[in-house]
Amino acid sequence: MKQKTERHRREEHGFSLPARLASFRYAFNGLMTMILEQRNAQIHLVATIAVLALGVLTGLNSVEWIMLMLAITLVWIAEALNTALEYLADAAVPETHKLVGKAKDVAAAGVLIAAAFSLIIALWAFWP
Ligand SMILES: Nc1ncnc2c1ncn2[C@@H]1O[C@H](COP(=O)(O)OP(=O)(O)OP(=O)(O)O)[C@@H](O)[C@H]1O
Repeated sequence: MKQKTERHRREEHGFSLPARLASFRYAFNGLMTMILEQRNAQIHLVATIAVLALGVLTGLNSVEWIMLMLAITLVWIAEALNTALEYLADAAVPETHKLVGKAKDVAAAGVLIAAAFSLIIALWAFWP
């Protein structure tokens, strides 16, 4: 019992490699959930692969690669937060609620902003 208490204390207050590895696994599970369940994430995945392939084929320079990677990362972060908010909202308020609708729309706006930025960066990077 004492040992269990000590383990919990370490996991809460100190560094624990198994706990850190478990956190990575949870995050990876979240990524897989998003890709398997969200149509928008599937579109992002296809777009990401297409853009990376085009980047390799056209031979982008370092600055173009960095900007492109930044844009891709922003879209994935925005989509992950949007998806998390949708799951939480649906769990907390299963029925229709005006504020839930607003919250989902604002979260979706975050994805839209990131996607618009990505489009601008892609046009800039791939423009002949
Ligand atoms: N519980 C709710 N109450 C009020 N309005 C809602 C609710 N759920 C969704 N809506 C409205 O419907 C819109 C679409 O919601 P939904 O959860 O289907 O998001 P989506 O991004 O279109 O779906 P998906 O992520 O599955 O493609 C929301 O942006 C919001 O305006």
